Amino acid sequence: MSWDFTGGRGGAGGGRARLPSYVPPHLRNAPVANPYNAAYGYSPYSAVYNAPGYGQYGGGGYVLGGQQDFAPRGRGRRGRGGQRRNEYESSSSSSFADAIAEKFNELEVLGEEEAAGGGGGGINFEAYDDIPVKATGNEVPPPVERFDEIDLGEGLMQNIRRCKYSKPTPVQKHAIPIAVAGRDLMACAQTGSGKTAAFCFPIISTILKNGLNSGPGGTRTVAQPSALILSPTRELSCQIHEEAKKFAFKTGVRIVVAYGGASIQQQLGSSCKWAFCSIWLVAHLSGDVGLRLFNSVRFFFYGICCVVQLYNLEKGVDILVATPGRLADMIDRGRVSLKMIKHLALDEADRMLDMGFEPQIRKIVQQMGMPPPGQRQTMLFSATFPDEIQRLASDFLKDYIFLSVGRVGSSTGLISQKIELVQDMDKRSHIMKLLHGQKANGKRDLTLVFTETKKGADALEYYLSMSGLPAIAIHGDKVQMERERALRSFKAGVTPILVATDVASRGLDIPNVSHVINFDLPKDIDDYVHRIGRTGRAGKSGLATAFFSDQNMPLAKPLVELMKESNQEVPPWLSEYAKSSSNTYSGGGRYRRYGGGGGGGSRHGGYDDYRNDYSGGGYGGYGGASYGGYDSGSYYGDNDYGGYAAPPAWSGLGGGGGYELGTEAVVASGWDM
Ligand SMILES: Nc1ncnc2c1ncn2[C@@H]1O[C@H](COP(=O)(O)OP(=O)(O)OP(=O)(O)O)[C@@H](O)[C@H]1O
Repeated sequence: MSWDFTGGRGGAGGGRARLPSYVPPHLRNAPVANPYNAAYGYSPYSAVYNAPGYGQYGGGGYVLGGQQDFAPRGRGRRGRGGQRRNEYESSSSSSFADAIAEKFNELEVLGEEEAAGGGGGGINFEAYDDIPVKATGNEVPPPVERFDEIDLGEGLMQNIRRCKYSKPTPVQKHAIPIAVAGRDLMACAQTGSGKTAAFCFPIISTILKNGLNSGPGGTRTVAQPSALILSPTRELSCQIHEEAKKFAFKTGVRIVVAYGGASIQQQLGSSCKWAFCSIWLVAHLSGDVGLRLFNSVRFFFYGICCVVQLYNLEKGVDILVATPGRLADMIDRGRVSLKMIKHLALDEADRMLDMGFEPQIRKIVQQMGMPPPGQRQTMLFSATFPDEIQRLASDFLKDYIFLSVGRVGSSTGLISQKIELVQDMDKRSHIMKLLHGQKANGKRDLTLVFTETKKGADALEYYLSMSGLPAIAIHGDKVQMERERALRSFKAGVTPILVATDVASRGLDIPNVSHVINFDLPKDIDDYVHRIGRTGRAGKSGLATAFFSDQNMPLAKPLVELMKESNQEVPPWLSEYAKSSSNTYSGGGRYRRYGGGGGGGSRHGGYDDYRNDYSGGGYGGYGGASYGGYDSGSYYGDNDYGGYAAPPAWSGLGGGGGYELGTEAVVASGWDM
């Protein structure tokens, strides 16, 4: 069975105009310091790369025009790492760029036409056909094969057609009937497999059936949404908001987004107004006409934004999409009440419930007036769901169904994973080879590069930009406007390389990201799964390259397991590392706090309903439906779900810390790096 996207497949990249040379703002007046700056453009790349001057990037000692020394200092890690590199890397290094270029030629990349939905052909969803699906819980509603098998309402159905969703994805086939039946749900499905629609459709459909919250002329000083969708980042909240608006187009369902950056009171209230007023006054008094004009314009737009936000909230809201920090702030300030909530959805639920966000989520869900489980529907979605987080999440659910689509976080075969042994000091020269290698094939793909730290992201952006590669960075230290600008520029292909921290690792759905490079590997294998999931989305293929260095040893074993399960070729050196480091991985950085979850090995045998591990302790008679592949039609009725003993009280959670109420959830665990 193939899932047709109505979009056609034109020639890859064909017919697009060339991008103009890009010089990032901070470099615009800088002297041209190397040959790459002079000639940014797609076609000259290979020529530049092969030019004799390239040698200066080798060996990690890049010196730019005598002004800036990029050579890593004081690493002192050479001995062991160097030996390994010689042992394992020499054979692969020379052919590395070629291999990448070759891989890129194999990738199916959308051209403009197909992105716009024209032409014949379609995106290949067959890759999902044999994905194992498992649903456990009491009386699991059966899956559907088509959207019109469920009564979603005509308005929504029209919008589904408008979005050119011809068939539900596996997670949608199973999750939508469950959610429409009003059941609580914990769903784990691969990155890029359509989870957003899986929770949006049932919410919109039920709201349409039960009547809108916001009738014409209805005004409130306190917004009382009937559905709340929480996500960890501003970008993801905005994306969900945009998607949900498409699904609710012309249905009358009102959807509002609230995310951090500044508190609503700051935006609407006196403090900020006074700040702007004083700037305005100073500008006027100083007699600077330019500054006066600039501030007047800013003041005007600021005022408009305030009015729009106030109007949006007070006009009535059916669905509120929010980041937790901002939402808590709005509730505290009496702008929003949760007492009418009928549906609660947590996207990236495992992230939302790990130690970074959990206290805040718990406060919102349990202490701020929201109806308790049983009186509201709760849906948790993610591509990864460690046992310990499942256990924690079960507090928010009642008689829920656990749905697991696919064995691991990434879709088998869609994302081609390459792991290269690269020591820290060589990473820059390697990434240059990679990027030049992929440019040489002439495709206009977007590349997302992950670094561990914000400083690292800035430094790499600078290095790449100075080397003539159009890069822009996004991380938690950037103000919202900069973050939005970076994303826009990346999506539009103006800056086809985005250097990011984990702030961009989850949920973001950016078409045409063909390559994800883990310049620094994350500490947690789940983060790796989410990061590489920015490519290979919605049935398209993608490439994920990771630089593995000595300090990533603890990740070797889970990485090997993940790769094996995804039918990826595991480099022999990595298998050896995995053997020698088999006892070092205890479930990744963040989750270690929760007791390790039984070690890395078990976590990537696919996420299973943690309730099934309760062989004793009063948890009996709990069965489930198991599907050998979503298309197999082998649906088994569910057994009785009885005698489930509540898990032991969760004691491993501390304060988490690092919050900044009213701005954004700033997380101590490295999320907003
Ligand atoms: N039934 C469908 N038919 C065609 N395209 C779809 C369908 N469902 C979703 N999509 C598209 O697939 C892409 C990925 O969807 P979405 O962002 O919801 O994935 P996700 O599972 O939430 O990913 P992640 O785990 O990274 O958050 C989106 O561009 C979306 O428009």
